[in-house]
Amino acid sequence: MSNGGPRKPYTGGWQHWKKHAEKEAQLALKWKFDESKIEDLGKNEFFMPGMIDTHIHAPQYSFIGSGMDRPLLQWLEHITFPTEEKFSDLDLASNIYETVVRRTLKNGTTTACYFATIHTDASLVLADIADRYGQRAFIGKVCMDSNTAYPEYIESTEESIAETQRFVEAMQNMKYDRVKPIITPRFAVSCSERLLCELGRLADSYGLHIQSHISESVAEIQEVLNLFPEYNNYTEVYSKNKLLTNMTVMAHGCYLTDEELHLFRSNGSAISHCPNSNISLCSGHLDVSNVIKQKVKVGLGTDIAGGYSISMLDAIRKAIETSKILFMEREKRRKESKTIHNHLQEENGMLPEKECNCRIKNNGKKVLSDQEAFRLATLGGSQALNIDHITGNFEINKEFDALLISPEIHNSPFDVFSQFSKEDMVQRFLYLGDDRNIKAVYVAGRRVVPFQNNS
Ligand SMILES: O=c1[nH]c(=O)c2nc[nH]c2[nH]1
Ligand SMILES: [Zn+2]
Repeated sequence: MSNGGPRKPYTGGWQHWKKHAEKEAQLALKWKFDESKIEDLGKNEFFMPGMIDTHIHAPQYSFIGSGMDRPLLQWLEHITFPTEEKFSDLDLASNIYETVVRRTLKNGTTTACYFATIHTDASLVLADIADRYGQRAFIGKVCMDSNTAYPEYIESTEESIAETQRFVEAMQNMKYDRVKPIITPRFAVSCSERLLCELGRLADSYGLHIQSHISESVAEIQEVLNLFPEYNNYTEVYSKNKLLTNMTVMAHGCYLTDEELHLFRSNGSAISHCPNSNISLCSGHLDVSNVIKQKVKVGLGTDIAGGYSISMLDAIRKAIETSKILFMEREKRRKESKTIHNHLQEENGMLPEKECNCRIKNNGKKVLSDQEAFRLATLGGSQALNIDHITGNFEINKEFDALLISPEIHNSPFDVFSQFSKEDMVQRFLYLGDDRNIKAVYVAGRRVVPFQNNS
């Protein structure tokens, strides 16, 4: 693997060196690479698959870490829509989009699934920047033909359809290798039935990916049920309009019923779990263990700027913490119900607890493990975006999307002790590491961080 820098001296003994050199020569012959391009990893350094952010709003990076004191619908009305409206200005868009692509790459996001804004040309600018920096990306020109909360930020139905088509065709003409368009109805609250239906048709006829939001907050669900009374639930609003396919990723899904999850599974659609955003906007919690149990595809998302951290390491940590909170709540309810049951049993001679159905069971659900959270941020994300035949891990024949992690880099945010195993090293990076430990980032074998101009 070449880093472009000088090869470091091999520090083992002569016999070791000889064996090492022979092995390298064999590998170079077998895989047809130039031996002079090999670089040895430093002490305790390792490669991990690149991380996949399955849900991020690029324009919202401009107000990241602010306005976290409002619930979703108010936050959209007062902060998000007025900010996104300004992205008709291509200079502003270009500036913010370049910053967000650089920042995500530096933090190890090799693939990002972006929402842009309703502005076609600015969305094309984002695509161009992602391509220029070598990030693998899906770019969504946002569609919304209904916005009573902030009427200045809206398109007509016809405009939204025509502009989406223009966006898709312009992207296809660019023939980017790894940057693709994605059909993006913002959410059912901001789309008419006709728009949803036409977007479903467009996705179908062009064979495109689809992204949106679903069941994020209670107030949002109520609004959707009011707007679409003829549908049985939120999921049906998308599925009956051909927007729930095996190329669909829906953000959040905190309140999806098992019946709705079943529809996700049978359609091969995915959920982007965005725990930071769910907590920051007080939206709710996704029971990710249940989603996995129901065999629905799931990846992780930062959901900038509902979520305040650009780092997928934060998404990993928050996913584990959310799962622990849900576990503790279930345990608490189980213990409370047990106490109530025992009390009632004493008073009324009820059935023994084991034979009674009134106990809230833990359903055998466990806390999300570190390994599983790591998988969600990498392979899970690639499955959610239906690109797991291309990326997500280091299987042969996939493209090399990778992070070179250096636990002992100068200024590392954590310490390494001599007794650490390789697994300890990975775990410390997941819990304590940050972009300082990400020494290099590769997408499809090309080194994209450090940036070309060394900045
Ligand atoms: O977290 C969210 N961010 C958004 O921008 C948005 N729009 C609709 N629903 C949304 N949820
Ligand atoms: Zn979102």
